[in-house]
Amino acid sequence: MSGELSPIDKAKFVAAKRAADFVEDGMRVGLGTGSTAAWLVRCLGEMVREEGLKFRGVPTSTRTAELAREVGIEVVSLDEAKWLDITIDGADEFDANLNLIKGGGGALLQEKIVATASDQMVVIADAGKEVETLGAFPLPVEVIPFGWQTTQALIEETLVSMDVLGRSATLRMNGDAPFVTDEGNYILDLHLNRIGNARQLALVLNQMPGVVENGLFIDICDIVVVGYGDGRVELRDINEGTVEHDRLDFVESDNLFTDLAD
Ligand SMILES: O=C(CO)[C@H](O)[C@H](O)COP(=O)(O)O
Repeated sequence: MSGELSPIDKAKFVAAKRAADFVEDGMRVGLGTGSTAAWLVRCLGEMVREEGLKFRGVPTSTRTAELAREVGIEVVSLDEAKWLDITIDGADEFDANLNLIKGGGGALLQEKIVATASDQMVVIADAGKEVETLGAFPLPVEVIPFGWQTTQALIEETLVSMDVLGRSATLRMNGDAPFVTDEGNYILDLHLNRIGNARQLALVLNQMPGVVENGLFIDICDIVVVGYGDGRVELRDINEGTVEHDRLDFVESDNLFTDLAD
């Protein structure tokens, strides 16, 4: 990486760095996917190498597994770990109830399985991810490739009776071919603009035969660590509201940050 980090990357970095402090010796930790989660994995790798932190990580994607191994984290499968103390992951949107849209990186299925198998889910996000109402970010829905166009039509038809503003579903592409998830499925991105009743939508989507899982995380997240470009971090707790304001002096003091920024 060269040059200065953008304010958004700094915000992601400080959120990740603060959240890394949640990890303690002996824990089983779900490791999220995406650029913010990648900062977390790097921070945890540094703690393993320099402070002797010992924990086992369960990655939510092949990308995260590769990075985790690269930085020295012991990687195990969810079935080996069985249950996790904590999962730390990014999000595409979060609201005041800490409900989320996830799946921008295409890993929503593993992310939801791993987060649900954890005592605690901590989300790390730059402040731009906070929304009053979920839905400006297209909602990812993982679908079985067999008959995906029929599933797409069924979803679009069903959206007519839902409390949403937009109603189109587009197939996520990777160049000229459909994007394929780690589990061999496709992603439909639902352009809803505003989701009036996220809980209901999540239930309705998951009842459709071709749908594997949707990117709405309802009542799963316990804490959001919000990062700002100037180094500030805030902790929002589902029960207690904002419980911490802090500022990380990352530019001068953080080796990881300066190493990566050089
Ligand atoms: O849900 C995700 C991947 O499936 C990511 O956590 C989400 O897309 C946020 O990504 P980033 O940290 O790169 O902004």
